[in-house]
Amino acid sequence: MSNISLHQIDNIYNELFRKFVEGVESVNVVDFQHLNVNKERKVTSENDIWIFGYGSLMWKVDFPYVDCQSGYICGYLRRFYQHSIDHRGTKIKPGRVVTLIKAELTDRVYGLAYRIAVKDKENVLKHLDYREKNGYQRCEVTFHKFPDDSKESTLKILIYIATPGNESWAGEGDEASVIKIAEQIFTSVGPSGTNRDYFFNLLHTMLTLFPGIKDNHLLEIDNELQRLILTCETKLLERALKKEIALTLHSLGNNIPLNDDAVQGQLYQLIKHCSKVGWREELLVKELYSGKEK
Ligand SMILES: N[C@@H](CCC(=O)N[C@@H](CS)C(=O)NCC(=O)O)C(=O)O
Repeated sequence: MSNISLHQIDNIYNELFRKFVEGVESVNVVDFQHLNVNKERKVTSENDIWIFGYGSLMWKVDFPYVDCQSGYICGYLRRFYQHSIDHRGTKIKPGRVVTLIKAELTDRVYGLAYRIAVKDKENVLKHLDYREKNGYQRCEVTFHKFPDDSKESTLKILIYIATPGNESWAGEGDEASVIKIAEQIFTSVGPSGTNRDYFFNLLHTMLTLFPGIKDNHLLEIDNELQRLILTCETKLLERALKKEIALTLHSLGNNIPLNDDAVQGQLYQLIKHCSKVGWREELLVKELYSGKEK
């Protein structure tokens, strides 16, 4: 191994990498003010359909709609009981997204209902069937408007639910624990972005659109996820990066001077890694499960 000392690895880390670890990574919280929730209705047809969003469909609205209403459905609870292998994780390292579980009729899931114009119906359903392809099934439920439910109007509405028994179901035993869910969110990234972006967008949307509604499942996961981020992340990333620095230098052989182009080139590649989406998650998952503290 090159005559590189731990002291020199510390110096390289402090000079080149500490700023990435201690820099505050902005969570891409979506501004959904443009959704025009509960605003005036546009011209519609009796053949329009309604679709209910209770997860990413509340803040990632990549389909046309002519009306958006806040409200709830009864008899379900929202849970992070679905692995995501195509959006917030991969087949090798799945993330966590929400689905619904059957509950008491008095239980409610709050979310947004979108009215889809009949002319867009086929394309929107085709798009959402693909987006929700990993384990979700389309079904129909009754939607209640809120808070303007004074008119007591209800709607028949379509919804995508991933039910127990699908290949990506994660609602049994230890996998259903808040700690396991938070750890998986803390260490996952997929084609649609980091799992923490998904979680914080959902939490932000619920706190903003339904400020008086308490979702204990979301709040418990938020507490554990914030604990991991605030008390573990820096230590885990520092340890992981120092290992990467040592491995990078080791791969270049003995006694190579630090100012050698090969060393500088390899360290530059590691710096570039710290600029891509999900760099934290890739290092965290190695360290979190390397038998060290959590
Ligand atoms: N059916 C849920 C959507 C559940 C969900 O979040 N589905 C994932 C698929 S794994 C999704 O659409 N993710 C998009 C993303 O993560 O950007 C809803 O009504 O919002």
